[in-house]
Amino acid sequence: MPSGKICGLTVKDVRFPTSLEQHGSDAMHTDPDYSAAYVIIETDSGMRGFGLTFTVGRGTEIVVCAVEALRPLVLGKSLDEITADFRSFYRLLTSDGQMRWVGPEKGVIHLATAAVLNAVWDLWARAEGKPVWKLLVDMEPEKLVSCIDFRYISDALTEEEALDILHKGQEGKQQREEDMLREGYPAYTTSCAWLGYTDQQLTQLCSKALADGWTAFKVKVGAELDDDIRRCRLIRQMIGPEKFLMIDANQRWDVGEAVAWVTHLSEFQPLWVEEPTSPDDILGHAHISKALAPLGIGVASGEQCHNRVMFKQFLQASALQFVQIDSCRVGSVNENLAILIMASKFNVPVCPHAGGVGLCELVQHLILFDYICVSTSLDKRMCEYVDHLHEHFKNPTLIRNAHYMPPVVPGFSSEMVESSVDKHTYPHGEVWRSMNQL
Ligand SMILES: C[C@H](O)[C@@H](O)[C@@H](O)[C@H](O)C(=O)O
Ligand SMILES: [Mg+2]
Repeated sequence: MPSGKICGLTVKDVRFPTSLEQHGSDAMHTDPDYSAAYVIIETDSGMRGFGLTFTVGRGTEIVVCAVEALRPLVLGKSLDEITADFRSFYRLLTSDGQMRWVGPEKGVIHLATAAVLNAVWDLWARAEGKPVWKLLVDMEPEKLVSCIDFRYISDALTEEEALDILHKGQEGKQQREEDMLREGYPAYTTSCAWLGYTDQQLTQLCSKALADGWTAFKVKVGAELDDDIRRCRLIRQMIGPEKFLMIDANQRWDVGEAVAWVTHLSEFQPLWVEEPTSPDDILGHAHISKALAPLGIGVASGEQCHNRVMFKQFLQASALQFVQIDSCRVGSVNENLAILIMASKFNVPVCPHAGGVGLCELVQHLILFDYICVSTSLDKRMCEYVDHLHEHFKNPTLIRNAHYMPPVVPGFSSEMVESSVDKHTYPHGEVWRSMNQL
């Protein structure tokens, strides 16, 4: 079907009161209401694309404003025009002469870019009748590279190098695609050990997760050392010495404090410590990485890493050992392609971030593509999974034996259930109206 011109873009402020039960809580976000700026684009030929960016509670209204500000750049464009030269469209959104001052390519405006571009990728995949991961897998390396803006990264990754990596990734891809369709992509769970959960909840959720076949578990840390020791001990005792345990401090510490704190927790043998300090402190992460290497603990980061430029520097500085891409923080598939290919060049495994609403749905497409066409390896690789709010998506993730099973429905798995959106729209949706009356 001809896709037509984009003639409408609506954005909704959708919030879920997850803080009531402490789902998603960590050392810095103690009361997160998982939320999304949810974008629907429409074409004059009657097609629709759905995109979102993840955010938390009150911040959502600012992201919604930023999406509105991008609307004039999108209206009137046709999908064919955009995809014929996606790099230029990406630049149009990120380099607008009056808008870039509020970024560039960082913070709220970049979250808005992510939401809009995610909707465009959803539209493209629907027009092609494929899920996004398959659209990418079937795409020629030249076409993939034409979606990437190499400005600011060509000193670390040239277009030719990217092409070369992608060409190498074509070899054996058929087999890897079959492997994924059969086995799925390995996942780990964060849902057992949010910071606000009691020890009793931890125990219950962990034993259920073990029974369901999970083999890797992330624990929130960073508020009180004694609590961390007790909680890590509890989980390590339950999962035994072989399974993976990861710890996540959500930026709570200074650099020196991070090294000291994690040293205290090293007896529990975490595979990585995530976001030990400010997400902007590349050299700080490099220092922590170096200090923790002898303990066999890696550093992971990325969920609040602004853009490909910062990922470049993290990689150049050997500042992290696990790259955590996020489907909604940077400029959608376009910028994540750049990050995946850079990670491959620097030989650092990608273990995506997915702790939020919709993040699992979207990022599974990217990591499937990474395995099939870029990294070609599962070594030290797994994708985060959180077991919250999937019921609000038309095509929720499918987990089988702790693996993400590849989505089959065309698009980015980003479309939400209409009644869920209505109920959770802030502040007039039923859920919020009834809470405000309490
Ligand atoms: C506020 C959120 O739940 C975060 O705690 C979450 O994204 C987390 O950092 C994660 O790694 O999943
Ligand atoms: Mg995290």
